[in-house]
Amino acid sequence: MFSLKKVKYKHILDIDNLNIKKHKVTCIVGESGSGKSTLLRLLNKLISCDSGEIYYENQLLNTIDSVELRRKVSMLPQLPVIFPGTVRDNLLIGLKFAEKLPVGDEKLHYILNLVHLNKKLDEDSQMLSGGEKQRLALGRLILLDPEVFLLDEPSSALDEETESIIIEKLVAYTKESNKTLIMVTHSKKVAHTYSENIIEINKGKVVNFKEV
Ligand SMILES: Nc1ncnc2c1ncn2[C@@H]1O[C@H](COP(=O)(O)OP(=O)(O)OP(=O)(O)O)[C@@H](O)[C@H]1O
Repeated sequence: MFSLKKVKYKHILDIDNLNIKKHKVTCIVGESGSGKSTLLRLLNKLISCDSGEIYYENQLLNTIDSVELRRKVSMLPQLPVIFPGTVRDNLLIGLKFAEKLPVGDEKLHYILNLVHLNKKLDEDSQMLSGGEKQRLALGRLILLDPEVFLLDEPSSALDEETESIIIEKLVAYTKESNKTLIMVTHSKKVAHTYSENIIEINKGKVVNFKEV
């Protein structure tokens, strides 16, 4: 699905060869500052590599329109954005930006359940906790229905129990709906329990690629 060849980005990333598989759950692990978020940003074309090649489905990323790519490959940043308004507004705004039709409350309740967020659709989103805002932003992303999810520490603000529930639901959802999940995580437990492939990055280099 993604294939990287001799990719360099500033002094931050230097990846000789890396393949990320379609329809799999891949976790990216490594110390703080090792370049994990930078790798996700490259895959989402938020930044471009200085040299080397990145392919998505055998097509050079440089030749794919950024908006088109992000319809297929959507990223949840480490600090998700929450807009003023209700929980419903925040779920629907992604569809609006993507020029897709809005969905009804039934679908929105399904999404809230999927991200394990027990809140009313009319609730003010600014009153949510950090972990709840993170899940709301994840719900907004799921509604966009991309082929690939790039998640940067989606469970960093959650307690271990909630983290397990959400990641488990998310993995089940991606499997049922034939999606690809690429997730940065600090949690060794999450990586070993849920991923099929683990990419370990150290000082900008891939030091380990493990099929679990
Ligand atoms: N645009 C940039 N210009 C210069 N340095 C940058 C830029 N973006 C990131 N860095 C640096 O590159 C390194 C890798 O950053 P990155 O955010 O990818 O790490 P990370 O592995 O995701 O870390 P964490 O686990 O703490 O989120 C860090 O030292 C960071 O300060």
